[in-house]
Amino acid sequence: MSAVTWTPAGDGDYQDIRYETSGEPHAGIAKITINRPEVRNAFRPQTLMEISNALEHAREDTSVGVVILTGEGPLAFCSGGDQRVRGDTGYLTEPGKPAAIGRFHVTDLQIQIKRLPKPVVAMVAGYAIGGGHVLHLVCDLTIAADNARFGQTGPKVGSWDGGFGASLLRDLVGPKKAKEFWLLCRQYDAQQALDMGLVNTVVPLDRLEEETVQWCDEMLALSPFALRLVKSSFNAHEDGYSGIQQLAHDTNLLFYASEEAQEGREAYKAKRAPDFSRFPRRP
Ligand SMILES: CC(C)(COP(=O)(O)OP(=O)(O)OC[C@H]1O[C@@H](n2cnc3c(N)ncnc32)[C@H](O)[C@@H]1OP(=O)(O)O)[C@@H](O)C(=O)NCCC(=O)NCCSC(=O)c1cc(O)c2ccccc2c1O
Repeated sequence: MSAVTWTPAGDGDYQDIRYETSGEPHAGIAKITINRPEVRNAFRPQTLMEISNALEHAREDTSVGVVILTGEGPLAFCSGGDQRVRGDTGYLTEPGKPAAIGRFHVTDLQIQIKRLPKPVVAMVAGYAIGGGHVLHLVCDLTIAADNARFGQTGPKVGSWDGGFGASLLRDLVGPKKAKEFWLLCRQYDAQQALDMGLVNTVVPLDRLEEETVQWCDEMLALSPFALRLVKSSFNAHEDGYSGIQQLAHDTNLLFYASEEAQEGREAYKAKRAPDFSRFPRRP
């Protein structure tokens, strides 16, 4: 496969991430890299706000069809919340400030990844641990390097993610195994992760990006709207009413392009009664 050229994109002044888009012949991919290798790519609120901003760019950019989420370097995808800025009320944007009020910025980000109408691929080298493990869970696909290690640490550090960290993990590996993750806080290697259905494939570390880009290229050759509906179809099951809402509104997008929907709009604007008589009552 020919090499990929990555060009900085988005707002450009990110501190904690890199946001890049791919050039020809692999155009159509946006790559978000958590760039805090000194703490195994742990995220602080700033990191999550920047990922969110980059995802919004990827969403609005019609030349982008697929997003890769990854971590800088071979040692970690992400080690979860930066414990140095964890306060008594959540994670802090201004940790030095005595009255700082924390929150969980990751809650909205997890939902944003699931809602993004383009596939998001986790490209995992090294550790995907704690909240970093949940980040790969919410991605649509996971391509793992052979040095990848997966696990939850919550009960070790006085935390847990009972949201997607429990439900999506249970869906992927089954309830007993998911509880094992959380109750024992063990780590699992890439082959174990593949065997339990946690990742899509495992490749040698030096082929990780090449393989991930190949998967992205395959998706980029497919119908973008069909991919969007595939993603929202899974959300409809997983996310309850909000998942159904997403799938339903995606079908509205299609319906708006029809003459039947346009007749309703045009009649309203012309202040006349709509005439739907020429449209079939489908059996
Ligand atoms: C990831 C590791 C297994 C890697 O081990 P390794 O031996 O390779 O490296 P070191 O341990 O020496 O780490 C190098 C360096 O990085 C620092 N570091 C690593 N991870 C973090 C971190 N998460 N926060 C801060 N700093 C980190 C480490 O201290 C070293 O620094 P030096 O200065 O000593 O060089 C191992 O590092 C590890 O186990 N890390 C901790 C993993 C962890 O427990 N993460 C937090 C889990 S809780 C969480 O993520 C979480 C986040 C949320 O936003 C939530 C929201 C809502 C509900 C729940 C949430 C939640 O649980």
